[in-house]
Amino acid sequence: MAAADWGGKADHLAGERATAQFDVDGMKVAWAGSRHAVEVADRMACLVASDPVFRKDTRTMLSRKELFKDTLKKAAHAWKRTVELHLTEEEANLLRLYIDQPGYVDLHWVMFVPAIKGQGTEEQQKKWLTMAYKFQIIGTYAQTELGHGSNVQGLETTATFDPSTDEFIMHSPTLTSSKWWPGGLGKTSTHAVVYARLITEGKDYGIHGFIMQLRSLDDHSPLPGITIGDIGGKFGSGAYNSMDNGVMRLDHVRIPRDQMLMRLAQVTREGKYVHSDVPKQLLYGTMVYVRQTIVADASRALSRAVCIAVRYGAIRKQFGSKAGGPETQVLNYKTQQSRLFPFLASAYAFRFVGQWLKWLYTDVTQKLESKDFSTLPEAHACTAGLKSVTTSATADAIEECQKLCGGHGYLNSSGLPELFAVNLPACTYEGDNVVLLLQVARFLMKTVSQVASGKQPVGTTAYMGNIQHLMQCKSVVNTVEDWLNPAAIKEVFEARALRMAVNCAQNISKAPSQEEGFSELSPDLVEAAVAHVQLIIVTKFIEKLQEDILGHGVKEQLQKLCGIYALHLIHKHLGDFLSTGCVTARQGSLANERLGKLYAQVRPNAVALVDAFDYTDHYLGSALGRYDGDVYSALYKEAWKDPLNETVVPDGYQEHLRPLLKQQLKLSRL
Ligand SMILES: CCCCCCCCCC/C=C\CCCCC/C=C/C(=O)SCCNC(=O)CCNC(=O)[C@H](O)C(C)(C)COP(=O)(O)OP(=O)(O)OC[C@H]1O[C@@H](n2cnc3c(N)ncnc32)[C@H](O)[C@@H]1OP(=O)(O)O
Ligand SMILES: Cc1cc2nc3c(=O)[nH]c(=O)nc-3n(C[C@H](O)[C@H](O)[C@H](O)COP(=O)(O)OP(=O)(O)OC[C@H]3O[C@@H](n4cnc5c(N)ncnc54)[C@H](O)[C@@H]3O)c2cc1C
Repeated sequence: MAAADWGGKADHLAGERATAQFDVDGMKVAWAGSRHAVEVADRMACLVASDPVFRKDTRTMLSRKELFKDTLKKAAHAWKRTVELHLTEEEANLLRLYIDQPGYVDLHWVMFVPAIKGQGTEEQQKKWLTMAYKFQIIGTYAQTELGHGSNVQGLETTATFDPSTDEFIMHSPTLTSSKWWPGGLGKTSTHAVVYARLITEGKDYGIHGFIMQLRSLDDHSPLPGITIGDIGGKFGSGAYNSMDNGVMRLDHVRIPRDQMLMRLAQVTREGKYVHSDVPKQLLYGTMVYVRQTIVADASRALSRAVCIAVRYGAIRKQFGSKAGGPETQVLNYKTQQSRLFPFLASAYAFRFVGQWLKWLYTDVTQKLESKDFSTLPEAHACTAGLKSVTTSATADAIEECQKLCGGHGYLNSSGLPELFAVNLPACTYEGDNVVLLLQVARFLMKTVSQVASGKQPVGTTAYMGNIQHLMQCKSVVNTVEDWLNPAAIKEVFEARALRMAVNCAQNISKAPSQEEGFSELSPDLVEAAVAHVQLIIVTKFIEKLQEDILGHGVKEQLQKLCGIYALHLIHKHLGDFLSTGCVTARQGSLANERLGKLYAQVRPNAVALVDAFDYTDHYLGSALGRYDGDVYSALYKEAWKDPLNETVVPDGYQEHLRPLLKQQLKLSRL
């Protein structure tokens, strides 16, 4: 039976949109960053949605092989369209994003190319990037090994210089040194930036990057000495299984000396190791770059989940009044609002902090080019911390959005299981989130000790310079309305972050050694790092509100969302705020009261606030999140696409079901 024949007319969202108290177009601009950004994104999203090659509605039903082939087809078609339409870099990136299928091209553009740009000499860039930009070669980033991921200095692959031939010998000496995880390595990449221990003149100089050709450019077979394959299926149907994450072993593979990436350090013809006068941490530069892009990905993934849950919550009705009145939209339940609206606010908060982080990254890169390395530690701490906090919150929120959609959220056709499975590994890749928070904590401990010795901190730690005030201040909040004051909010977040960091520093100083203290205190340090990162997000949201924001009611809605973001954190982490003496129990309950009022104010605007994300139905990929709200017809239609429904009587009936039924029937007649 076709969905249209089903009888009942589907509900829709027009009534919800009519209650919006702001200009949705204006909000689209605030979200996207500029009118131009809205326009390009719209164009690219429509290009993808209208092209049958980019269909993805049956993706979760494909076998791994079919899915992989489909990914190759989409990537090739995307490249063809990019060339035919002369797309700019910005347009081509958006095209890839809206295709919404992880694949080797992500690694090629997001890691291989940036690694060569950041670590290659001008000559090396000219040679390799020219080919990479034209897709004459496909590259990946091969750092992680079977035995080590987080501990980069523990990698085992060796690159031993042989002066007699002017070559490096690339080798995997142990099973645990097998490269393991790189995306696109398994079946696609022709080249990789491989990280290995550089050994020359008998000395180990630690980890460096090398460009290696992996496969023949004629028939794609692995080059001699290279064993290579896919590492196997991953969590969820569809999802990240479109990516051929790979394993690779190297057996004394020779590469020319000039394939060592030599911007940061060189090996001369004679085998002398020479280090440039730049910090060795620049070797990690590609990770800083990618972590920054992952923050933007997190806000996008979170906003998709929220868009689905809000629209569906406005359509879904459960229970009516006792008098037999109409049923209630589940979005009207206060519990639904208190679970969902903090995610809506977080999506906006992460979006704005992501835009700021992009600016920070550009600023640091320009400074590095003029040999000013002073802001590198802060850039590392900000990218590591924000990547960690935003991806963890996003993965948790997508899972919760599934629950917010009840049973239907568990269906693949809701789009949520795949969204969760694709974004969950962001908590691990590009640095495990806890490991990264410990890096932030290290930076904070250094800053606290510098403040103690009279140095004025700058940038995102400038607040620590206000130590006299922040260590003893009491929040000025006395009424529910006082929690509308951004300065009052900022002060309690600053005081909480500083007091947690100082507590950790004091406790570490009591330990027998700094290292032992850091290790013992690491759970507290992670919490202090989270407090610092949440302060950055709150601060950047408040600063965003000080900009010129056009459109009727747009700023007012963002002020409410900023309030929700900050106050829900106070509610969630009340233990921190109370134990550090930043707020009293009464102020905590006033914050909660304010939060309830903000939820009620956001409710009539909720659907319009997710419309402002400007996602096509194709990109959302959800029967529950459709723009027109025709949820039940869509669910019904999607069900029939399942391969199980290709036949009325299932395969296996004759072999397994019929004999069982017959036998049981026979037994019952005995
Ligand atoms: C539905 C489908 C949707 C599809 C959408 C498609 C859209 C496309 C968008 C795609 C976007 C993204 C795609 C992403 C794909 C991701 C693929 C994944 C790739 C990877 O995972 S690559 C491997 C990444 N690996 C890691 O991150 C390892 C983590 N470990 C480390 O970073 C380090 O080892 C360490 C930092 C944990 C520790 O390093 P170590 O050398 O031991 O150093 P320390 O002693 O701790 O520190 C030394 C000093 O160096 C400083 N430091 C450390 N790191 C950095 C850095 N990155 N930058 C600057 N400085 C750094 C550290 O602070 C110390 O300084 P100090 O001595 O204290 O002054
Ligand atoms: C989908 C996906 C794609 C990937 N793509 C690539 C790629 O393209 N290229 C590439 O090179 N790599 C890639 N990786 C690998 C990824 O970068 C690593 O998995 C990541 O860096 C984490 O390292 P690990 O797996 O060794 O975790 P481990 O370090 O083994 O972590 C295991 C546990 O130990 C904890 N832990 C580890 N060290 C510490 C510490 N010092 N203190 C406290 N706790 C600690 C962690 O918090 C975690 O809970 C990918 C991974 C995934 C999942």
